[in-house]
Amino acid sequence: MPMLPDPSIKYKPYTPLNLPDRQWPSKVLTKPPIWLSTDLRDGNQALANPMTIEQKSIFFKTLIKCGLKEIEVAYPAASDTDFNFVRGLIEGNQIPDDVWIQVLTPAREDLIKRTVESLAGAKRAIVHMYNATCPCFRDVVFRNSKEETIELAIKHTKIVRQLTDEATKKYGTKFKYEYSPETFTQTEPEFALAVCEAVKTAWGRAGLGEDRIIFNLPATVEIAPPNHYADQVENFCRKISEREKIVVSLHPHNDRGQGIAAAELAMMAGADRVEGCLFGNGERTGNVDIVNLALNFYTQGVSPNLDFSDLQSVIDVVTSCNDLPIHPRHPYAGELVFTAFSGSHQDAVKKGFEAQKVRHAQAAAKGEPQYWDIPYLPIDPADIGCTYEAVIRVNAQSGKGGIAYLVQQHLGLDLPRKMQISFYQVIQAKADKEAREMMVEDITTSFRETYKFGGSKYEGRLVLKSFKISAEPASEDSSNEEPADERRLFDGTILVDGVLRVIRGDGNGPLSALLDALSTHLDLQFAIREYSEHSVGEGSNVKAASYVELVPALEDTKSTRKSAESWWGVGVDSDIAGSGLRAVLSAVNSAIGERVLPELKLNVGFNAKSGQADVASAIVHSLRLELPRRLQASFFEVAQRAARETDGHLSYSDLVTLFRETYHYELPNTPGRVVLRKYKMENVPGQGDEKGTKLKQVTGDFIWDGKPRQMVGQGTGSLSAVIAVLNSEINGTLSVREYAEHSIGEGSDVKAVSYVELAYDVDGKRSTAWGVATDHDITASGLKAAISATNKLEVDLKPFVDGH
Ligand SMILES: CC(=O)SCCNC(=O)CCNC(=O)[C@H](O)C(C)(C)COP(=O)(O)OP(=O)(O)OC[C@H]1O[C@@H](n2cnc3c(N)ncnc32)[C@H](O)[C@@H]1OP(=O)(O)O
Ligand SMILES: CC(C)C(=O)C(=O)O
Repeated sequence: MPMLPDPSIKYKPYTPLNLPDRQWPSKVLTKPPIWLSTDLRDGNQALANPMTIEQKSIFFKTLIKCGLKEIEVAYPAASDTDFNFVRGLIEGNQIPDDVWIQVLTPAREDLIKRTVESLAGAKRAIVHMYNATCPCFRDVVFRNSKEETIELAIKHTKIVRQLTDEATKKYGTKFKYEYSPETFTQTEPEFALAVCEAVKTAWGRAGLGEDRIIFNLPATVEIAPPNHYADQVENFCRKISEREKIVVSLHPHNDRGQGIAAAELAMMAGADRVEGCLFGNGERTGNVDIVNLALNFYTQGVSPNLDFSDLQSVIDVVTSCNDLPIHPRHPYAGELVFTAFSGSHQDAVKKGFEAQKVRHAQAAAKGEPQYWDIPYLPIDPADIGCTYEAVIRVNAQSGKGGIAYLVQQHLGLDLPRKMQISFYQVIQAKADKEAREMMVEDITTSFRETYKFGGSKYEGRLVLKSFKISAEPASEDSSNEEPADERRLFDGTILVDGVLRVIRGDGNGPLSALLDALSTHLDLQFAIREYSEHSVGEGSNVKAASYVELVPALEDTKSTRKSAESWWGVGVDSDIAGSGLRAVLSAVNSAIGERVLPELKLNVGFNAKSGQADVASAIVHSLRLELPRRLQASFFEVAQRAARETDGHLSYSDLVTLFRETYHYELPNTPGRVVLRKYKMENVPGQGDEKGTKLKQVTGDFIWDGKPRQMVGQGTGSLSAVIAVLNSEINGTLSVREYAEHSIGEGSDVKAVSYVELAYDVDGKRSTAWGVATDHDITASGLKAAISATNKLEVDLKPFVDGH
């Protein structure tokens, strides 16, 4: 059947109440109403499968936990389940002393008796009786006149009074009486008043405080806009006699979808109490939603006296007991209500959080309240136990702000604006292509993949393994009065397509020194257009995050700056230089794509093309030894000499063999004149140098020129203690010029490598030598390296005297 072109031939409009001096429109709600949950009665009667006693019990406990003090628990005359549930609550002593249970009964003597019977032994109870008062029901359902309708209400109110008086005598129960002229909103206002006046008189004991009689004014079916309900309620409140002895209660339904508005306006009109259900369950479109109303108060800064700080567990109980879902857009409770998909909303939310952080810090410093004021978010999700995770969700309608927000929340990175735009394009393209929502994991994974960020799984073609930044004074310019800036030298080991390479460069800062190294060794020419950094974390865990925008380095710096092409990179490191260097390599990885990079070709000797770094690269790649810079220089000379002796050519494997032989590195069966077989290192009690450094004592089992010998020495560290031992038994003096160490391998295979350069002074002459050694124990690797250097120096051992 089509909809009617003229619905007025079928539907009559409501009859407005003439209340020109209405006061409610300018009232403001400043205190919550008395709440009554009718989930277990009106909500329950609307379910296809009414709740079992077990479900009602769980629900009841949840209502108590939320802070409800008045709970309509049943229609006891309707079924054994309802009757027995009430009995169970009372007999099981499950009703807290400050909670009133309420039960509903029609105006029928037999059913009232059964209802009051169900309450035997209760401490506090509200008996709620209803009968229909509106014309349609009077005429059609009851076929009663107005007078008969009033008589019905009076007669049965008196029955309630008599039965409850008897129960009070017998059990000491404190009773309240609630009367509902059903459907109040469709009843003539003057007639509703007349019925209630008659009921008040019949009840005969309306008083103050807890003795107030409750007149519940149901909008059994919502038939008019909410202002009409408010007018009706204000009219009732003004005209009912002894207003102070009455609790005016609201019972809105939601047929026109305005139950919340109706309740709020009617509260402004003077009502004291609201009956409703959690999340708006109830007949047809439901009863008014108590959670919604309560949280509306909360967001106005008014405590609702109900606690929904763990809203999800309330949702879980209610949805399982009612066997009904909650709509994803349901106010406060729907799973999408704190979610922004669209770009401009996300941008505003992100900026809102940032601004609020600053505002709150300022307010806290001044001891002022920290107000919530975030665009599009009327309530802090955390207050009702929700996390912010769902606040921003990303699809093809989303913008950079939301994506950046998620990166910030989940990776702790505060991307610079231009990088946000750049990464947004990555996500936008993916969302569009896959036509689906981008989950947080999609975004963080794409971020890691795009910027080669976050561990070995996401490594790019270039990976920083280790580096050293050193300072070198710039050449003095005597014509310039300004002090010359220091230059920075970058010395690092990077993995290039799986091959460890040593690269080095210089510049006026660590990043430009790295760019210089990339240009020299890998023929990659880039310049930095934008750089920024911030800290991540706090205290001893604080790290630096750096962001770099690279552009191709062109001859002309103006064109470089204007380049349309650019690549962003990010790096995080506990060292700020390290984070910047990682950010540069992150951007370089994006820039090079699949471009072929120059391989390491060794060319040592005459017309040598390979420099120190290339030789060091061969060593780091084959032996994983990251030689200190001066050892690189020293070994380079060794290699050059060797190449000259072999017609100017040295193969890769020759070079590695040469290194092993030069430093006796991991060559078995090549003991020198001094061998340290075993040692014991101890702190010397009470001994220290003038700086308070604790002294160490080493006791070593040596093979000294072929003979076993135990020797003891002390020093401020293990190395100096061994040098002290050696110095006591040689002519001349050994001293440590340089010491370096690093680890190789991973997990349980990890070993320490030590590099020691010793100087030997004897007879006014000085010679130097490097020793290199590994061990699972870092002290042992240092000592072995020192002994290896000692043997290379051919020190003059004092002759061995037995018993010495
Ligand atoms: C708006 C509301 O939500 S009101 C509450 C509605 N809730 C329920 O009805 C749930 C529980 N109800 C029940 O289990 C049953 O209806 C019972 C046990 C109360 C009564 O069952 P029955 O005796 O079989 O009557 P039935 O369900 O047909 O109710 C209709 C009768 O009650 C009368 N009636 C309806 N409401 C009331 C009332 N408030 N007071 C007195 N009589 C009433 C009707 O006029 C009708 O009477 P009739 O049989 O003389 O014509
Ligand atoms: C019994 C009354 C209050 C009722 O449930 C209604 O009118 O909706």
